[in-house]
Amino acid sequence: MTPAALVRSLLLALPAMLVAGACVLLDAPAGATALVVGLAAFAPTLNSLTRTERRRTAAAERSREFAQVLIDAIPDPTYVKQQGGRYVMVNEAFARYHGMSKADVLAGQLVGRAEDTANRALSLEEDERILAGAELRKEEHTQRHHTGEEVFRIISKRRGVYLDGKPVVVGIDHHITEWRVAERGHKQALEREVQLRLRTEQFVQDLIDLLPDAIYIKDAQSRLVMVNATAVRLRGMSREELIGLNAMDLAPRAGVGETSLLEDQQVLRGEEIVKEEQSVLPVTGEECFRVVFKRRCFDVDGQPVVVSIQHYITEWRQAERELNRLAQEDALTGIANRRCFSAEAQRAMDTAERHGGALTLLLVDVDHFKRVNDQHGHNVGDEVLVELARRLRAVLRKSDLGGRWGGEEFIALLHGGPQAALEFAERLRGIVADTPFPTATGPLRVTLSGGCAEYRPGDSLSSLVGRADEALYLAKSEGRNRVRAERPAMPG
Ligand SMILES: Nc1nc2c(ncn2[C@@H]2O[C@H](COP(=O)(O)OP(=O)(O)OP(=O)(O)O)[C@@H](O)[C@H]2O)c(=O)[nH]1
Repeated sequence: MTPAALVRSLLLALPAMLVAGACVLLDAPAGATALVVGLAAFAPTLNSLTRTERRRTAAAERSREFAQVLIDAIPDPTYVKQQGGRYVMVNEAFARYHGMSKADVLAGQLVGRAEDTANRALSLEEDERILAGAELRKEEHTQRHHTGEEVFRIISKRRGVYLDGKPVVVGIDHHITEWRVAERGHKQALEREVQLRLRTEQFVQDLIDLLPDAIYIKDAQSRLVMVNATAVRLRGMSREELIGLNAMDLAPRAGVGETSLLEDQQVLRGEEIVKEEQSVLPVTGEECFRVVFKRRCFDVDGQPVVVSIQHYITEWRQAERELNRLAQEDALTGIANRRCFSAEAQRAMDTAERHGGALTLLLVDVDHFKRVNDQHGHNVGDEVLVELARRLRAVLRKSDLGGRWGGEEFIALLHGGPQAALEFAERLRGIVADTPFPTATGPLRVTLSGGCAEYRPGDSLSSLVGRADEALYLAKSEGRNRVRAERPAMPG
């Protein structure tokens, strides 16, 4: 109530009170007379006061209406509360939010709602602080009482002075539910993306860990970003130690890192590299062979990476090498077999044909070898052949070829003419005849016979061997344990 309204009420009430008092003291007709007289005396003054007051009341009402229009224009729930928590003005957004009419809120129905009781004490406490001059701004995450709907809002409260001049709490609940929900949606989407990325990376890691080849994945600066279990095992370093290293750090020797870096640049430009390498295993230092495939791929971020797959073929290459060795060596003695000797002898003869140079073929045969087998057994015969091959190899020069021609026959292709070959053959004969062969049944005396034939342009290996064989037959027929040269060619 405004002060003017209060004065007006008092003035109006005063005569009536006087009359009423008089009526108590006097009898009724006298009281009525007194009331009429009193009213008549006050009438002009009352009229003037009532007009002024009516104008003021109308102005105050317009102010209130204007204030209401203003706060209704605010899209967030807005309210004005008196001390004690009674709402004296609320806007449409406020009423709508609470699901009741403005009139019901102002009539106190919101305050009386059961579900509000819990917050009421806190709210009143806040209001007291606001009325004492404090300001409040806080974010709240609650549920809307009548719908259960999730709500995020920033609550602002500050002290104001109401139209009647009394301090009030003015509050605006700024609703940010959509932002917060969208923000949470973004966070969840981001989290899902992070999870998906982690799972994808883990899947790729699991997949490459299954492969027996070593796999290295490098970024555009040739730094390792992923390695598989095989690479970790072969390098003898942990995954963590390997990640971040570049080609130079991993290079086993000078020059290798630079080549690898250049290749990576080629690959990043889109080229593919497939090559075979002979290297050493980083951990054991063993010789290894591998086929290296390098190709550009794109990682989960779309960035280009170099994928290097190292397929180890060491066992194959070793088996191949072994097969070659077996194909060339005589299985018993380890010396070149007939096929290998023939191929190399043919090459040497071709060279002699083109560039000249003397070559002499020597064929040697163990004397009475059948007797060795018969008297001491086949194994001892084998021991003799192995020892003979060893002695032959020991006297051969590097440039000469030696091999097993078959059975107990050995062959050599020597650089030089027949005289030199005879000297060589004689030396070999002596080495064999003078030193008994150690065997399982004890030392054994062995002799051999030999025949030499000099290479002539146009000779085939078989023609050359044929002439040497004739000389060998001569040596045998002359009593064995000797070497003979072919008969000189007939002039003409
Ligand atoms: N232990 C063994 N014996 C072999 C091998 N190859 C061939 N022989 C034997 O060598 C013997 C060759 O005998 P012969 O051709 O009659 O010649 P030889 O007894 O040496 O007599 P001459 O050559 O005339 O001095 C045979 O008994 C073959 O079985 C082999 O790899 N190991």
